[in-house]
Amino acid sequence: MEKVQSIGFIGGGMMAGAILDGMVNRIKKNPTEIFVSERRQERCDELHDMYGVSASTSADSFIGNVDAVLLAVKPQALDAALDEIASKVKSDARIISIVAGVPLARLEKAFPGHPIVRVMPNTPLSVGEGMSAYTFNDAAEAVKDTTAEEIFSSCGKAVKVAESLMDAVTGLSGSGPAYAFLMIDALSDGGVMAGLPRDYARIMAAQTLLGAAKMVLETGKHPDALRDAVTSPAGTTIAGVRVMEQQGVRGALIDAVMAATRRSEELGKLK
Ligand SMILES: NC(=O)C1=CN([C@@H]2O[C@H](COP(=O)(O)OP(=O)(O)OC[C@H]3O[C@@H](n4cnc5c(N)ncnc54)[C@H](O)[C@@H]3O)[C@@H](O)[C@H]2O)C=CC1
Ligand SMILES: O=C(O)[C@@H]1CCC=N1
Repeated sequence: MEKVQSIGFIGGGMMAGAILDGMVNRIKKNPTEIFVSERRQERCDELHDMYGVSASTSADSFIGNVDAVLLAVKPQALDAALDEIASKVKSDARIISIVAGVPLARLEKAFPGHPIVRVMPNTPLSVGEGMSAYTFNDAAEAVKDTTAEEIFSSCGKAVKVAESLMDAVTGLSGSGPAYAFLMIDALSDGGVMAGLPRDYARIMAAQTLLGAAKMVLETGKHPDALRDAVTSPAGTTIAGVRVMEQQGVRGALIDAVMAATRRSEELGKLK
């Protein structure tokens, strides 16, 4: 199968903007081959100005011609979007969906016979540090489609997983940036309470999480081993860790991932 040249986005919101940034600024894809359908005219103008792509409030001008379609509307808006475009796509168009919770089977009903890739990215994509997981339907497997891998690895890490794991991916890395932002904010508050100016506290909290995450990825060591190295006998760290354990922070994080995973499952069943 030939490499994808032109691609049409359905939905030009926050995630689409982050993906466009990777495509245009990192993979250096020619913006004249990228088309966006976005309901809000002001956002169309913004995307055009920022990335040089063609953006309009309807997909009619491009949907029948593009080699790939990337679905980037909210789950609740998916049916209306599919009604508008499904019957008009090219017969061999590849479909990529980032819509949370929506299974391949549901997309296959709308696009029978098409190669379809379901992806769960996350917002750090916008700074080149995304975590995306993707899964193929049989038709995408048969053509060994590399479009999604190419797009999403251009703005972070991308791994292929079984579809049965996509809700768990959503609960962990899809929603995960929100957990990290909450932690950064709470740690900043702790720093302020301890006397640090707010702007320093925020940088210290964010850089500390960034550095710790980098150590896990670069050393390959278990987080517990890295934690031991910070934790001096009768020192400061064990005093802080004890409070975190007493307050159930570990259990709360596990439960947060599980709650988001269940919600992803629910979203997939809405229709
Ligand atoms: N925000 C996040 O962290 C993540 C979101 N996702 C998924 O990405 C998708 C997009 O999310 P966001 O970008 O955050 O949402 P968003 O609300 O920023 O963007 C969706 C855009 O689609 C437009 N739209 C709605 N119906 C349309 C239609 N029929 N034709 C053209 N445009 C239409 C809206 O005007 C809006 O700008 C969602 O399905 C979400 O589940 C996936 C991973 C992470
Ligand atoms: O909150 C949501 O539904 C989306 C999916 C993953 C992250 N944000």
